[in-house]
Amino acid sequence: MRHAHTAEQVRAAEAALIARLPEGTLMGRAAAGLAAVCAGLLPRVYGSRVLVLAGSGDNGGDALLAAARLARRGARAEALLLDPARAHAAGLAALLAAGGRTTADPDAFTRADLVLDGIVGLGGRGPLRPAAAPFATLPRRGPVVAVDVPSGVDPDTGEVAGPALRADATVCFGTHKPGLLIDPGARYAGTLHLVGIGLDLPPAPVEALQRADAAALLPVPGAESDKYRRGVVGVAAGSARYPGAAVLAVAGALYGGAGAVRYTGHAAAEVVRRHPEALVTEDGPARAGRVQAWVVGPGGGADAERALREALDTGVPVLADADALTELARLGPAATAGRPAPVLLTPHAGEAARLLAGLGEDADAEQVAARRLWAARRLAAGYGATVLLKGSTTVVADPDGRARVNTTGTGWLGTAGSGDVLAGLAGSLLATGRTPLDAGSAAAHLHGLAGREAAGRGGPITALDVAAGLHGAWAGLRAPDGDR
Ligand SMILES: NC(=O)C1=CN([C@@H]2O[C@H](COP(=O)(O)OP(=O)(O)OC[C@H]3O[C@@H](n4cnc5c(N)ncnc54)[C@H](O)[C@@H]3O)[C@@H](O)[C@H]2O)[C@@H](O)CC1
Ligand SMILES: [K+]
Repeated sequence: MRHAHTAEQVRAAEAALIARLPEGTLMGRAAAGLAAVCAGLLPRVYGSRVLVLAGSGDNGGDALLAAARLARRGARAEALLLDPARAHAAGLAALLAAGGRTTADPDAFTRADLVLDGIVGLGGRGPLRPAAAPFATLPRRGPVVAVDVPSGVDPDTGEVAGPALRADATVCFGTHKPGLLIDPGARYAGTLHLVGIGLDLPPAPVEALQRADAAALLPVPGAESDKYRRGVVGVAAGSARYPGAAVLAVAGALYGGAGAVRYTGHAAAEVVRRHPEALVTEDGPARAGRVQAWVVGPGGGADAERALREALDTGVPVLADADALTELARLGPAATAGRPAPVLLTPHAGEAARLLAGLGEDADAEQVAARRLWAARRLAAGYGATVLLKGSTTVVADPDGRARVNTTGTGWLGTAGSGDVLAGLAGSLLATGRTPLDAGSAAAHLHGLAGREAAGRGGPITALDVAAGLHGAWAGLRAPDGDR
């Protein structure tokens, strides 16, 4: 599991540790790790031009100390101090002692073989200040390495409020920060390197499943299993007007680990033609027979209102997507909050904006995309439901505030019907008894892998390609390391 902690949590852990260690120990560890990553990025350290953009805090201090280490190995290190009077004294002294120097020439940025962004880290708030902002757009020759966080990216949320420094690599200390994993911030971070500094941290509020974590969440039938014990997932989707969404949601559901898929709706004929293994009725969730979870909404059109109402009236977990979310936005949070069985909502940014309006929050789709973690958490708390917010970074948030971020996605998944497959897949995992957080995050992980697999080296894919890739993605996750 990749763990991400907030600036406040890191500071608390740091304070506890600093009290026990000689002064400068933690920064020394951070700088050593940082310098090692930089050395690895340079063809050779000796003779390379290294520029430090140094702000006034400890982030600048880390960068200056790392540059001092590189200078001792023969790098030509320079520091551009953004606020010379407040520069980190010990860091600057170390750099000068190692033969480095200061510069006020902004062209040093473009000449450098490697730039260390030590402008701001955990103490950064808001966009880069005017003295630093021009570096966001200047041409560069070598890699930019962000110290702890790319400056201008909010470490706790990934929000980017203005100019920010795009990094090729980020070296973070002690733990990941949510802003490194969540777009738009994640797009500024480049490759992530974690340097351990010995912090004793509380449980992480934000996590990202890694391969082994996702594999461990996949249900595997035991010797005693039969289709009912593996779980039956109900899918109320599609309509006479949108039969395709039903076909795609059922396709996803068939690959989610449930033993059987029960379909209800007005696209039964199309569903059976495409998926003869599905059990079909036209009667709606109330009379469709026993299931362990319901998926409602994809392509549901006018049927979605009744399907949502009937599904919520059952005692099993419900996943609401697409038209069911539009309906839920109209009904407001009273429809889900306090329901004894869990609810998983799977909006894209536009649907999330509508659901937020139901909570009295005014944010359009673009604002939701810019503030994903906030939007997912606000919806989860407001609707008393787990919320899987789809997009360039998919975020799954529980009402208790915990969140998971999916890192397997690809832009090629932004294709019509891909969300229907995801809804069926996540609903199927819910039917196997996974919690909504586990079902949602495992589904997003698999869906991303299937999308990548289908896209190959890059090229358009269809939702059916994604569904077809799920078997391979699942098998690949379960294969011992190295099989793929
Ligand atoms: N907390 C920890 O456990 C550790 C922290 N370390 C380093 O310390 C950093 C945090 O240091 P600080 O708390 O001194 O804070 P920062 O160095 O992140 O920022 C401090 C200063 O930057 C200014 N600032 C804030 N927002 C700005 C903006 N948008 N543009 C320009 N300037 C801005 C503020 O005036 C503030 O004084 C971490 O990111 C990390 O690099 C490491 O040395 C190791 C351990
Ligand atoms: K930084």
